[in-house]
Amino acid sequence: MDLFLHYLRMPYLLDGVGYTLLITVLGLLGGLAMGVVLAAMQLSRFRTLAIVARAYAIVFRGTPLILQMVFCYNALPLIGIKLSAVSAAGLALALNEAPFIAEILRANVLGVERGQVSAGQALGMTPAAIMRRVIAPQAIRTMVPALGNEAVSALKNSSLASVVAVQELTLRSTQLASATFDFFSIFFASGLMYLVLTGAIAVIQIVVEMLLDLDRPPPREQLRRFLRALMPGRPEALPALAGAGQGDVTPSDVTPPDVAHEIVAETAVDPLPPATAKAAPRDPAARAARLAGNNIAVEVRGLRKSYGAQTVLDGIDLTVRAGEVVALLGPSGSGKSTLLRCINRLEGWDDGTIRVGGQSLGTDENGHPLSPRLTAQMRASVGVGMVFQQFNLFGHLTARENIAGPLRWVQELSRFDADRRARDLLERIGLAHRADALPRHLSGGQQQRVAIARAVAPAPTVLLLDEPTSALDPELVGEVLEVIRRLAVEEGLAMVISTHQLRFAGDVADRIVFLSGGVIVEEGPAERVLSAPSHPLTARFLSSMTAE
Ligand SMILES: Nc1ncnc2c1ncn2[C@@H]1O[C@H](COP(=O)(O)OP(=O)(O)OP(=O)(O)O)[C@@H](O)[C@H]1O
Repeated sequence: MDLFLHYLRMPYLLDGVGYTLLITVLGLLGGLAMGVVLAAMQLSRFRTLAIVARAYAIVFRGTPLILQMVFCYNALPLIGIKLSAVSAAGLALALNEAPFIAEILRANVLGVERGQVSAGQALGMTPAAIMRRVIAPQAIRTMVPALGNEAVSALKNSSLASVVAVQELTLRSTQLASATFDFFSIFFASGLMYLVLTGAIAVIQIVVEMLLDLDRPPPREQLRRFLRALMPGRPEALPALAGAGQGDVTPSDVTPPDVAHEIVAETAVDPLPPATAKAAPRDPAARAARLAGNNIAVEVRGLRKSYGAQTVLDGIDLTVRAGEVVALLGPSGSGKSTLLRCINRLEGWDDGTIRVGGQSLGTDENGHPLSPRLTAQMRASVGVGMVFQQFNLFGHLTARENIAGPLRWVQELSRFDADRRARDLLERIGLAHRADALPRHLSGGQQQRVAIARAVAPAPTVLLLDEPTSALDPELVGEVLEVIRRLAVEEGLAMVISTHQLRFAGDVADRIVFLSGGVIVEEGPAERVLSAPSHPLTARFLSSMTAE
């Protein structure tokens, strides 16, 4: 025992720990830097870059680290690069770690819901802003456990540096054991040193995970969870809810906090505040005459789009004037969503033109395609907003930040002004008390109300809504439709809304456009199309919808 304690304190071995740590840190930092570059190359639009990155991964994942260390130390001098043993080992470890870290980064970037990327694009965010504000913050949270594993593996792999005579812990332990023949005490001591180092990595990982936890509880609760995480075998006591950061959650003895949040959110009654002014009774004829004099907000001419051999839109012509509400009706697969995505340039198309606010989104005046960054800026300056079927709120941001964030990043409002606008909108949609709730703690109806508020926050002139209620339980549909009416219809936005809500369409739409098989088979004033459709396909669709 005395010998074991003696070796634990021995400066010769402790110096070895220093070298082990140095090589590990060099390998991890270098691997992280190269991994970011490799992941970016693999995710890039340029195929050649992706192929180069893939080839790198094949070579460096497919050959033993020990050979790479020997190569860096012995072969690089032949081309004039002479490195010390520590630098050569650090470089080899970095080269070896890079493709593994790149895969972790890539997988976690791709793991962020694509819908959130579409929402960011629709809000006018550039690809860099989407990466920085939406993808990276979520990907970093999910990649911490895998990076922790990688750090432990790099630490253990650093022992291979002994092959180029780096005086790290394993080499010094074997040297000492060969000299003293006290194998047991020495290897036991060095094994314990490795355990302390890997334990430190595990502790760092737990702390980082806790710091990045979006549902971060108060400090005392955090300490409880931290201690519990260190003792994985212990039966879990349910953590207390008090002060968990969600004031309107009822504490429960039996329900874990996350689940409790969701249950409460789903069952919470959040009535909309009373409407400020009663909408004037509609006079369709007078309104149609007034709208006819307005500028054209959206103009689609001869739009054709295919996915492979399937033609999805086949010669669409559509004009929407400022302030006009157009409802797109049609059976599933008729091309409604694709049309809306094309109008907002979230999709390209094969033939035809689309102008929004007189501008062709995504192309310059000569018809040449613009970069994604310039397209995003154009989208923001034209003023076109979009609401999606699946809400697509940014999962790591609160309801308030979902609205205020894009106002700061795209419209460049000050934090104060953006927050004020967000709070005002949340008030109007009856969710002021849920301003600090994350999307996953809101019901579907509440999420969609926030998504609508986010889309109208920058005061767009055109709003596109892609089946905004079809992912909702029936009892939540009414409140969302009411929010659309108050925030968009009564504000006089030009709107194209794809919906299956016939009564709502009849209520708010000036015109109904019926699509089938990628073709507009009928369009006309809402009242006329709904009460006396002229095309048999429209009639059949309407009667099937009414029967439901
Ligand atoms: N990314 C894609 N790749 C291949 N095919 C697609 C893609 N997106 C849509 N489609 C196809 O295009 C057709 C039109 O789809 P779209 O979503 O526009 O219809 P929709 O009228 O909005 O339907 P729904 O009411 O069910 O949402 C469908 O047949 C669909 O399978």
